Amino acid sequence: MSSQARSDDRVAVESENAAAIHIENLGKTFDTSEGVEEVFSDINIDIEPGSFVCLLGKSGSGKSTMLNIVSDVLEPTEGQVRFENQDGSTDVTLGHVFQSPRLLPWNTCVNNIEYVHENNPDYTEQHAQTHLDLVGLSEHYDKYPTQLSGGQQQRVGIARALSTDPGVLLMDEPFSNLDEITAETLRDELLDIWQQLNKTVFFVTHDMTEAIQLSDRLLMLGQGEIYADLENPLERPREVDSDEFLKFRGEAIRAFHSIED
Ligand SMILES: Nc1ncnc2c1ncn2[C@@H]1O[C@H](COP(=O)(O)OP(=O)(O)OP(=O)(O)O)[C@@H](O)[C@H]1O
Repeated sequence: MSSQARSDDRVAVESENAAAIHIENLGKTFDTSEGVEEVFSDINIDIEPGSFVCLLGKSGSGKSTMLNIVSDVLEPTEGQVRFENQDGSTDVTLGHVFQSPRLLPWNTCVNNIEYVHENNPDYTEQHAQTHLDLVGLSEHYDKYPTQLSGGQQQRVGIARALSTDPGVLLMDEPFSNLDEITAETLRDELLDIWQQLNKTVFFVTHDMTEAIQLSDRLLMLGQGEIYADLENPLERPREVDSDEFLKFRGEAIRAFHSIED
C-alpha cells in the first residue's frame, strides 16, 4: 500500500518540550596557515525556553561557527553550551535545518523522514506523514526530492527536523536560497509551527527584515563579541510595511552598523 493510501491513519504530533540554551564563556579560534584566528571569545548568552532568537552578523563574523558549536558539530576552544529542559534535565534533542535541505535523492519524502528514525521501531510511516502534514506536504508523501520545488524540499527539511520532537531547533539561513515569495510563505508557516509546537528556535540570518518578522530577540555578532542584543518590541502578527515595523527596523539597522567593518 502506498503511503498516500494510508494518510487517514493519522498520529498526533506530540510536543511539550522547549529547552533553554546557555552559552557560557564561549570562544573559538582556528589554526590557519597565517596563524591563530580568533573568531570570538567570552560570549555569554541565555536563551529562554520557547523563544525565537535570531543571530545576525556581517559575513565572516562567526554566525555559522557559533551555530556549529551549539549543534555540537564543532568543539569550542573555550567555554561551553548547556541545554536545559524545563524540568531541569539536560538531555535535550536538537533539530537542524540547513541552508540547503540535504535530502537523500533516492528516498521519497516519507522515507527521507523515516531515515533519521532507523533505530526507532516506534516511529512509523504514519508519523512521517503527520510531520509532512504539518508543513503542508500531505499531497506529496511519495514524491522524490527532484519532483519537488525548492520551497517544498525545504519544507521536508523542516518536517525532518521536527520529527525528532526537538527541544531546540537550530536553523542556519534556511530560506536564503529561496525566492522571496516562497521564503515569505515559509516564514509564516514556520511561525505557525513554532507557536503550535512550542520550540526554542536559534536562527541564523543576514536578513534584517526576516529577523524582525520572526524573532523575539536579535543578537548581533561582530568583532568577536555580541555587540548588540535587542528585544523585539513588535506584537505579532507583524506587517513589514507598518510604521512600527519600519521604525524598529531602522533602530536595528543602526545597531547593526554600530561597529566598524
Ligand atoms: N574550518 C575553518 N578553518 C579556519 N577558519 C575558519 C574555519 N571555519 C570558519 N573559519 C573562519 O572563521 C570566521 C567566521 O566564519 P563563519 O563561517 O562562522 O562566518 P559567518 O558569519 O557564518 O559568515 P557568512 O555570513 O559569510 O556565512 C571566518 O573568518 C572564517 O574564515
